[in-house]
Amino acid sequence: MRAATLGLSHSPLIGKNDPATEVLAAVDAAVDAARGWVKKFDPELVVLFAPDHYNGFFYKEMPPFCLATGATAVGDFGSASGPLSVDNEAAVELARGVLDRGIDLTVSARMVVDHGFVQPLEVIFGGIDRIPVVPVFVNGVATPLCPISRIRALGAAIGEVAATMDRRVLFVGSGGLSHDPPVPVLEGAPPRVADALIEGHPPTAEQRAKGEERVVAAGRAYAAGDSSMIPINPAWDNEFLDHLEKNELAALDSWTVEWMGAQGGGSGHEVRTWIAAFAALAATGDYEVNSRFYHAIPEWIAGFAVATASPR
Ligand SMILES: O=C(O)/C=C/c1cccc(O)c1O
Ligand SMILES: [Fe+2]
Repeated sequence: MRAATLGLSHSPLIGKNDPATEVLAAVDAAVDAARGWVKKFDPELVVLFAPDHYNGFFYKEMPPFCLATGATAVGDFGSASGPLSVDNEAAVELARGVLDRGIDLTVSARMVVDHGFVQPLEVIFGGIDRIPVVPVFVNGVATPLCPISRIRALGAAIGEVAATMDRRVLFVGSGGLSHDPPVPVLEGAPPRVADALIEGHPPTAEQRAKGEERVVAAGRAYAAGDSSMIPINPAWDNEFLDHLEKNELAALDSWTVEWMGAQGGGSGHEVRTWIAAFAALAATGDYEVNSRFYHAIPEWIAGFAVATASPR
């Protein structure tokens, strides 16, 4: 088995509320380089760690993480909809191996996923049905959240099982670093919102469009400095990337949920997807970071990063 890891931020505002041309060009160059790097690695299987934004997972049952043996995309924010090319056999093998290693994994045979999963598949592979994939949901918004040590343990267990497979496996973490978009919060929510967060009533096309317009407007206000959202925190983001680069994943165990929320905003917990992806690679041996790009992009409501890593 050969392994590699890609960390890639997502934002539903890409193409809808873009930053200045030179920032966009720098992001494009970093993403192009990552795409080329992936092509060269030529993965036979992608294990994709991504969050959900109340499109597939609701408080009726909210696991800290969940592996999909089958998955369909809802098509939010103009992203692709329909079935993902899930490698069912690999998914079952990974799930068994992770459970055997003492991680209380939940499994979904019909996971509903959103732009958090779809965007990296579209950006890197050109679609949601182009590469065998095992989607792994990592809760990054719905508190209470588990300790980081459990995310590391999940990633490590997946890496150990993947190492027994005779395939080139790419681990992908999909998430913004610090960011605080207007994702609803259950605590203190009015009854109608609380009910939607718990039950997950599928929105009408009109309701979805309205919600998405609200996020685009929030991006505009954020970029204009006219927002109460927690600002992007480049110092925290770079500290996080430094830990990944130095293979200091265990140091992240001391990062509490409360502290991370204060430093990185309500959706800063999406860095959990990166931690899982890097822990998976670390479980296969020592690694080195080959490339690292970071830019604070308020237009996209994202501390936006791209990083690639491979065995040393
Ligand atoms: O409202 C949503 O569903 C998500 C919004 C969002 C905005 C910016 C960065 C992200 O990672 C998001 O998920
Ligand atoms: Fe997100």
